[in-house]
Amino acid sequence: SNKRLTPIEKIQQSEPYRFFLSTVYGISDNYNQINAISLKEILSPEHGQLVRSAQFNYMFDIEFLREQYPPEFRLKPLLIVHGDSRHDNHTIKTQCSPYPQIEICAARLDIPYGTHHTKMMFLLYETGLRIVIHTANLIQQDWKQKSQGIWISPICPKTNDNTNESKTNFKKDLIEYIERYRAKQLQFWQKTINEHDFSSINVHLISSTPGRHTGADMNKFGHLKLRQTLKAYLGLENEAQYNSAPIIGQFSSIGSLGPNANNWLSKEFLTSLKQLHSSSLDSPELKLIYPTVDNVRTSLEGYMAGGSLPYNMQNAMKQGWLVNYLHKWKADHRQRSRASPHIKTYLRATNDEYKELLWFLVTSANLSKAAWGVLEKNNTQLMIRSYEIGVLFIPKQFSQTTFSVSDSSSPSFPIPYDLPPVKYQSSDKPWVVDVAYKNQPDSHGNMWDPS
Ligand SMILES: O=C(O)c1ccc(Nc2c(-c3ccccc3O)nc3cnccn23)cc1C(=O)O
Repeated sequence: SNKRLTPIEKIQQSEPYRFFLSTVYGISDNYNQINAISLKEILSPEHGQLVRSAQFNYMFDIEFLREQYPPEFRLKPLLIVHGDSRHDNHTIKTQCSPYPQIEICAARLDIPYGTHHTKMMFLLYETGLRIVIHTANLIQQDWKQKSQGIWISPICPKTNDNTNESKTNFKKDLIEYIERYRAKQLQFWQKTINEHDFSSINVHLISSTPGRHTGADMNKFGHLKLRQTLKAYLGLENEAQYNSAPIIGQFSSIGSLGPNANNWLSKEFLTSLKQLHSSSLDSPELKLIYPTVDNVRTSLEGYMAGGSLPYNMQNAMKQGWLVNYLHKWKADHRQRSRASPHIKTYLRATNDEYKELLWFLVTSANLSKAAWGVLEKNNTQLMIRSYEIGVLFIPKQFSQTTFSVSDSSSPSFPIPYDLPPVKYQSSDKPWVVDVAYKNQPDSHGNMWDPS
């Protein structure tokens, strides 16, 4: 149908998953309706009377951000939470100085090379509190022609019984995440979260905070939180049938993963992704989705899309072995094969048919040790450099045994890309940001010469 949906209709129709892709400028409007939403629609006055908000992110264009709020909400208190990294944030104070209602909180980054990657909104309405967890920077180019992932919570009503927890422990996990900033400006939000009823939340929180997490803290963050959550909540009948079920990782940057897969990727990290209730010895296939040079060249943005895919040559040249795991970005069923991915997702299918999923995660975390953590000191501590946050969908929390992907009876899960994934051809190369591409013009007729 050609009916344009209002923001409220989009959220109603997205139930029970509430998982969206950002709208894309330049594709047919029909593909910007169902399970697709813009920043302006997220901030629409339709959702209620905004009291105040907080925006956690990495990159900010404050003028752009203010324009996305309805005029009547631009004077409301706004807390900006950013990393104190040099990257693009030395201008935060300057950008915010004209607006006394904007407060700034610099997240402490005590471990070198860490970044404040977390992308999250707290929207406090007169009717309650909404949490949005997503993958887009607060700059115009991140919301125009890319594939971004967004989870929008219900508006959680105020309560004076602060035990209103969700069946996924979301409230406790979110408060524990916020506490790790040890920032005065976040105390109001810790208190506010506590005063709201989170019982309608059906996703698990998977976050990372910088630190060397040991003892009881080891399973609170990073890939060990994912491992523990999958072990505790997957609870499938006769799990053995899933031991070789394929796993997909999809991301927009890649860190230094070591001289071969056995260091971190297919040992430590894959062990967490493959976790079922009972541990299996099998090593399921891990398929990785990351754009090829041609994906970038032919994208709606052309080579410019590659500026947001900062996989550098220094790392790429050390891990040629990774190419065997790589698959192209392809999203024809969402008309987003040319909307360069900035979303990051991880999933496990039930088998090679990819008709059903065992779980699905959307997160800010790229494929890197900095984001997910690396075990140290004889596996007694998990060292994480960055702040990350994402939400994990587990079928049991939706009264299902698996998520159906194809349009079948139960509400099918809105996957962002085409399954099964398509392997790189021998002529395909992963996009590397600091290399020149001068022999083929992009969709705008331009070349890429970073020097
Ligand atoms: O999400 C993502 O894929 C992402 C990845 C990296 C990132 N930051 C960043 C960048 C960088 C960012 C943007 C354009 C060019 C760049 O070089 N370079 C470094 C170097 N060391 C640590 C972090 N770095 C930010 C984001 C993000 O969009 O939040």
